[in-house]
Amino acid sequence: MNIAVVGTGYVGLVTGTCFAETGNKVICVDIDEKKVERMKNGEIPIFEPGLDVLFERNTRQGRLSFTTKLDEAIEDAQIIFLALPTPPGEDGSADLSYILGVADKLSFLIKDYKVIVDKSTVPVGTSEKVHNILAKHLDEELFDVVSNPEFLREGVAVDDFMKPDRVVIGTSSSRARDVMKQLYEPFVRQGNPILFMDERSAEMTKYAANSYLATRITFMNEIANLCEKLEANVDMVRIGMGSDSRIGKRFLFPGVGFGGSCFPKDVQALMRTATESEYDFQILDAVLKVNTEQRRLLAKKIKTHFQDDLQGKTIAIWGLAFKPNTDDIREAPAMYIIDELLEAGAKIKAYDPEAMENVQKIYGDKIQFMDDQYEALIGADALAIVTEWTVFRTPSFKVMRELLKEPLVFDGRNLYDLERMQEQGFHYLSIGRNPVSVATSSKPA
Ligand SMILES: NC(=O)c1ccc[n+]([C@@H]2O[C@H](COP(=O)([O-])OP(=O)(O)OC[C@H]3O[C@@H](n4cnc5c(N)ncnc54)[C@H](O)[C@@H]3O)[C@@H](O)[C@H]2O)c1
Ligand SMILES: O=c1ccn([C@@H]2O[C@H](COP(=O)(O)OP(=O)(O)O[C@H]3O[C@H](CO)[C@@H](O)[C@H](O)[C@H]3O)[C@@H](O)[C@H]2O)c(=O)[nH]1
Repeated sequence: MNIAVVGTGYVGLVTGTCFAETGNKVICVDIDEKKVERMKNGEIPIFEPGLDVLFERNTRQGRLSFTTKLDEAIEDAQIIFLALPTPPGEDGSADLSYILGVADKLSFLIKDYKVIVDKSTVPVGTSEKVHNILAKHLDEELFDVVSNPEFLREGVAVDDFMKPDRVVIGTSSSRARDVMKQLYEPFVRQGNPILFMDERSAEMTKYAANSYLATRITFMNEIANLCEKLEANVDMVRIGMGSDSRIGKRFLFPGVGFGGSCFPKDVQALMRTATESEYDFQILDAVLKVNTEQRRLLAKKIKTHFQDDLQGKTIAIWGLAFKPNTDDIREAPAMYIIDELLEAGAKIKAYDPEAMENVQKIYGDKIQFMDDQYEALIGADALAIVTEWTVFRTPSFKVMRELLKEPLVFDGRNLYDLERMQEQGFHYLSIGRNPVSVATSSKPA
């Protein structure tokens, strides 16, 4: 099939590349000229594991190409995917201006039947809005609008896209349904379903899934906070709970609060939708409040340890991206922690395997960026671990002890075993577990 993908961000580029990989001819279009130029030159503008191999193969074999021209991209396309931003507006509702703006342009460009697919996360009722804009200048026989929300996670986006747990297709048109079924069949060979439903339910499914996952994490963060007070170990509790097949083991990890470009914005947007429908969605209100506090937790622990006096103190930070295996720093907890520490007078030496360039664009020389995780520890008063990159999981504790002024670690991701940290002579504070406290004189050789 011939496909156009409008918007080449984390979703659009992965979507376009994966559709090309299954044999379709894909043209990706973006208004960002520099980005398009880079992609034309074979450069991938984001860090997403596994994307490079597919990108290289499909561009080389002519199934994947890039342009800034919407008319050129859609001319021969049977399907047009909208993978455009839907950022939060001032009141928290999803800003639909990108989607509706492109729909308006399409209404002047479409000449033969096309399926317009909304891949962005959009509030219930958006497909009707898109339909109405298109219908202003187009015969209704010439298009169908489909809601096809995307559930990929950054860092494992290619795998999630190629082997989805399910594909959700919202459409009331049998013609569009057949086109979408044909397109997605290669992706659901392992028996996972394509779920057909109406457009509104498809739009709601996306917000319900993200808001539920954000709630689940928040619930665990509160359990962890209570564990700390009760001297219980949240890791044990998590495994004990997760072994119940009704609960399941995944997505129960407490930490520094959820971040990223989706959960915070989508929970807000669903709340806004609820308010507009005169429904008071109380759980989500609590989720956002708890998450705001949880994001501060590590900074609060650090401040408490130093009796609120961080003047002249240097804190090393391991991990800046909102999660491992991405360079994305949108709503990353590390930014909130760094802001609070800077405000309290601390100096920051930061290291992240992929996200430093993006963070530097925001902070400039307000913080120091180090080439190596150990370099960040030289002369630091403490280490704070914010993102659970694999490379931080089995460090040399000996080198860490030697480089830090004191063997003091604040771990927002519970990477290390408590007994191990005790043996290694660290003062170690993590999430939902007892603090490990060791007199510095008992440091192992
Ligand atoms: N990032 C994720 O993990 C993820 C997963 C599922 C769903 N979503 C949803 O998908 C949508 C896109 O998210 P993203 O993270 O890929 O966004 P992004 O910001 O990474 O990318 C959006 C792209 O659209 C381009 N763009 C903006 N206006 C345009 C226009 N008029 N014409 C062509 N291109 C234009 C931008 O230049 C940018 O490259 C959002 O609704 C998001 O909520 C995101
Ligand atoms: O047990 C967990 C799992 C995740 N997180 C945090 O939750 C946030 C989101 O993580 P994750 O869901 O892995 O990343 P995203 O790429 O934001 O993916 C979410 O948001 C996407 C955009 O809508 C959806 O497509 C995905 O299905 C949904 O998982 C991050 O800050 C994680 O650190 C935790 O704190 N504990």
